[in-house]
Amino acid sequence: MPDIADPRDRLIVALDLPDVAAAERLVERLGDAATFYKIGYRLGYAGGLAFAERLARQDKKTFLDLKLHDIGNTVEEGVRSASNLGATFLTVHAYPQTMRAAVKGRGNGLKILAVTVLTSYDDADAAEAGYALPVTELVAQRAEQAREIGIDGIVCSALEAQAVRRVVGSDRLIVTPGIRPADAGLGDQKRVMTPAQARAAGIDHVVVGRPITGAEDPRAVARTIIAEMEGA
Ligand SMILES: O=c1ccn([C@@H]2O[C@H](COP(=O)(O)O)[C@@H](O)[C@H]2O)c(=O)[nH]1
Repeated sequence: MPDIADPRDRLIVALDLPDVAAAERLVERLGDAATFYKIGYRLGYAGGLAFAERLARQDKKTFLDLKLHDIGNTVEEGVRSASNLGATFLTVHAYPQTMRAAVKGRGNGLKILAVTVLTSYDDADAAEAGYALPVTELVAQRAEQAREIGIDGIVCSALEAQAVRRVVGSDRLIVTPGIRPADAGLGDQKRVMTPAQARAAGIDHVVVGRPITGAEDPRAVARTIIAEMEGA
């Protein structure tokens, strides 16, 4: 497992906010409590990529959660472009052709994470989408393929972290959304764990959005999540 010297780096705050002004306000309120930010579709399509570049220049770590999936050439060139944005992580969906293309296109130290099965999916959702395997098996199969292809890390639920670690070994990252403090609502997440449970299961980073973005005191929530993981 890669060494993470600063415990704050374990928490990735999902900036799922409507515009850059709102994201700037949250980053300001979090101050030094947070070091790592994720930009996904909502903010990304509202000026968030330029904002991510700015954050990177301010020594914040950034995670572009673009979940790329397209024909190989498009993914490869898209990853090549994204490699110039100063980000630490970029996601692609864990389809072998897509992952191979992403590995070809990555540069400038950008790490590619493969999204195995979305944490809002349970077995019934996977079956509805046409998959014959239960989620745990699908995650393990995709993690194995990601390892063989040379992907840098796996996105899965913390519920699968121990099984994924057995598949990918110690030098690949495990990054887990679907994290909820014990008193937080699940929203649309179905495969969830608390920060302490996730850390005990051997994850490298947790991704937390609404429990922080919707909090009256986001800084206090971020600090509590980090402390909870430290104590696990
Ligand atoms: O499997 C996945 C992959 C990505 N996500 C993203 O993480 C955050 C989670 O936000 P919460 O508000 O804490 O639920 C969000 O940006 C998702 O797009 C995920 O949840 N599951």
